[in-house]
Amino acid sequence: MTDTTAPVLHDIDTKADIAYLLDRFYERVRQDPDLGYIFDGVAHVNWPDHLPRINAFWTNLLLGGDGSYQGNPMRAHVDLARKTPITPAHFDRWLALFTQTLTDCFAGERAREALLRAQSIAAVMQSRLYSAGLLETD
Ligand code: HEM
Repeated sequence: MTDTTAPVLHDIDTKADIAYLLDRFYERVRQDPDLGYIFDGVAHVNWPDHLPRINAFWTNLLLGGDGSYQGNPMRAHVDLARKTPITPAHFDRWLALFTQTLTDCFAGERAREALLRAQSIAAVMQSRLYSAGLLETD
C-alpha cells in the first residue's frame, strides 16, 4: 500500500534549523496584510541584519546560551509602539503565524518549547506595553 502520510517532521536541533524556521516565518509576516507594513513600512527592517540577530535570540533560548545575542527585545518593541499603534490583535496574528510555521516545519520537545516561549514573551511584551500606556486597545 502506498504511504500517503505527510513526511515525519524532526525537532529543532541546530542553528540552521532555526534559520530555516525564521526564513519561512518572516516570509509569511512580510506578506501578511496586518503585520507586513509594520516591518517594511514603519520599522524599515534591514533583513540581512535582523535575521542573524533573531536567530541568535532563539539559539540562546532553545539550544543554550552562546552569548551571541546581546539585544534588548523589549526596547525594540517599545520604540516600535511609539511609532505606530500596536494592538493585542497584532500579537495574536504574530503568534498565529509563528505557530503555523512552526507546526508546518518541526515537531518535538524544542518545537513545543519554542511555542511556549513565544506565547509567554508575547504576553510579557503586551503587559509591559500596556503598563507604559503603549498598547492600543482595539
Ligand atoms: C505584535 C507583534 C510583533 C511585532 C509587530 C514585532 C515587530 C518587530 C520589529 C519591527 C522589530 C525591529 C526590527 C529591526 O528594527 O531590526 C522587532 C525586533 C525583534 N522582535 Fe519583534 N515583533 C512582535 C512580536 C515579537 C515577539 C512575540 C517576539 C519574541 C518571541 C519578538 C522578538 C523580537 C526580537 C528578538 C527582536 C530583535 C530585537 C533586537 O534588535 O535585538 N517579537 N520586532
